[in-house]
Amino acid sequence: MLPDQDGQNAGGGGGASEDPSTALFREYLRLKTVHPEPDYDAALGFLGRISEELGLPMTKVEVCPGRVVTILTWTGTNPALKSILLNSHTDVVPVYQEHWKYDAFAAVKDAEGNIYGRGSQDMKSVTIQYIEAVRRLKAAGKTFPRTVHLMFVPDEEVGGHKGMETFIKHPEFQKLNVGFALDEGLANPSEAFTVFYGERNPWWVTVRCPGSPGHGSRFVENTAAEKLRRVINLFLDFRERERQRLNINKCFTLGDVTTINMTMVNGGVAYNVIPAEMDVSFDIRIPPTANLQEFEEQIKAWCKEAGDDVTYDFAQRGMNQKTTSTEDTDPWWSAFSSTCKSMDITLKKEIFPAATDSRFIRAVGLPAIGFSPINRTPILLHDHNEFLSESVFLKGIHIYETLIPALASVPALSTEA
Ligand code: MET
Ligand SMILES: [Zn+2]
Ligand SMILES: [Zn+2]
Repeated sequence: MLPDQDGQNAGGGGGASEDPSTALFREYLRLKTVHPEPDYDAALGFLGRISEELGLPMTKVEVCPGRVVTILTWTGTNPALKSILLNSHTDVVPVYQEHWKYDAFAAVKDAEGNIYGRGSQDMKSVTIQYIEAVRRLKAAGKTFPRTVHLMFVPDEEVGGHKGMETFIKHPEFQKLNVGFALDEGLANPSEAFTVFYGERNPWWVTVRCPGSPGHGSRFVENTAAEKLRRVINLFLDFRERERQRLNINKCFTLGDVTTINMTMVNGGVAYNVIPAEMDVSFDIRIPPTANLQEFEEQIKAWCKEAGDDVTYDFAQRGMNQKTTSTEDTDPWWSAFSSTCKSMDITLKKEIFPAATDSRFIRAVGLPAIGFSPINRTPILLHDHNEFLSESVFLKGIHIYETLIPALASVPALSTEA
């Protein structure tokens, strides 16, 4: 069978017979909300239509020019109670189109029912699953005590500064009266689902190595390149030690160790001019159990060891080490986990290895759980040929149809009286 490109023919179960939730998911995947210039207007138009279809009022807050946070609100029967936030980001990371089987923005469904597209796992699937679950619950005439907010934020993939990081301090966020949040997680290749109660802190650091310039034919002392080499060795030796630590400890996951990757190098003007400066950048992810002050001292010591005047600065320096309770006594976790249990879902609790907007939610003291209802699927976020099967996608809607009522019905907490 030919892959179904346009949803109009019957290939791969598309066309007239296609489940409307799948069709909506594929439509959303086709919006090019891709960096470096995401078409956020397309997403806003789409969400405006959803607001009308669901009969839910929409609030739009422009946190920075061209960066709008959208909220659809389903008011509960007891709006004084803290609300449930269903958060998702609308942007996606770029693609190397030449490495994809299909156009990364065509939302092709193949003969096996796998839907290919940038954002199919991260996290356009989750956005549509929230929407479709709420649509079905509303259509069935359900109501719940707690208000449910569906929130759609820009710029998560570039650090969240013009998105959640700024919005979380906005009076409009306060007005939402959030008690508990769900945000994205990761696929799990096995039958189990992974759930995240904390995240590693991202540190994006650039180390600057100044040195003596001169003619490229000479043995100049104190060059930038010699310092750069020492910096790279010190950082990457630590990377190797952490890699071994992860391999040796069978119960560790990526979220339990520190990763360092060298991601950019800069410097030099000509083959025969010894440069006055060379810079190297690293993406470092640090578990919430690590001592951040000590780690920064380590970076300082490495720079000192590398040579005179080697300095570092941060483009991103997460300092929040708060995690969300997964104790049985916690009412939110208890509602979440017992509802999953009732669906025979096995949960694996982990620290999120990368970063999501949950870190800003946890930083203001609110509980947040990272969960994408994706099992039996390879982890392909940010990768070539990112896909999600239609059946896993549709099952995820059912999961939220069960989770949302449970969370929105958590009885008043002692603090809410
Ligand atoms: N989600 C992206 C990542 O983890 C961007 C977050 S900002 C560190 O890399
Ligand atoms: Zn994401
Ligand atoms: Zn991502």
